[in-house]
Amino acid sequence: MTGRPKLVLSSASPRRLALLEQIGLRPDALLPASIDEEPLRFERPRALAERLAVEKAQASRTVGIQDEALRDAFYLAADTVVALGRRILPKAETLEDAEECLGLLSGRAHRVYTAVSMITPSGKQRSRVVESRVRFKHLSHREMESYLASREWEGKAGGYAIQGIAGSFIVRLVGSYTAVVGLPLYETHNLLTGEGLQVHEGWRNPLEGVS
Ligand SMILES: Cc1cn([C@H]2C[C@H](O)[C@@H](COP(=O)(O)OP(=O)(O)OP(=O)(O)O)O2)c(=O)[nH]c1=O
Repeated sequence: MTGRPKLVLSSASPRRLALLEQIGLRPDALLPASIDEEPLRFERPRALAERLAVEKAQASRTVGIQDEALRDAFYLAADTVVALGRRILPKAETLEDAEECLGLLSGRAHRVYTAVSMITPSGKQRSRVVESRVRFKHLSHREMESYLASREWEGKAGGYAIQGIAGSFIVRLVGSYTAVVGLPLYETHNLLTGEGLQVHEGWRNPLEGVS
């Protein structure tokens, strides 16, 4: 391998890209993986998140290594699953999905499992799963209607995005905020730098100096 190792983000999520860049890790390429995300029969939420993150990284690398420039890269993927006990909530695609999720989450605590999986240039795969516990306030009919109208739930696990309007629904969070948004930064940083990937030199946080 010559030069600085490259980093491929195996994701189409703009939130994952923004989180990675927030800590000075700028991917050299984005190579989202398209895999079947349907849970297996009786699959637990934590196991599902891990399996999907592992599969996304592998699928992305299978495509990436065909390109000379990305052959010796690190591949990084993640998956977020929202669960009530063993019940896995859908990634909301329709208004009905989102309505069902909000109804289930209102006034209750749930768990968010985000798995991050990395494959090193030599082909070693390492993964971590981060569990967070999130408590929602009780949502009135009006609040639900207005949130549904915002469409911020679209494509989000459990039908909400903590980084948006739904941030005001959260009574308590125990775990990792960045994991709930989609990429646990502590674990991601440790996985990558632990295998020798350097944080971008000369990188400056754009929020530096903003108080
Ligand atoms: C709970 C929650 C989820 N989400 C998002 C994170 C993920 O993008 C999405 C769950 O779907 P995922 O299947 O984890 O990811 P994705 O399909 O959006 O992106 P990719 O597989 O290409 O990486 O829900 C939020 O943005 N905020 C939240 O508060």
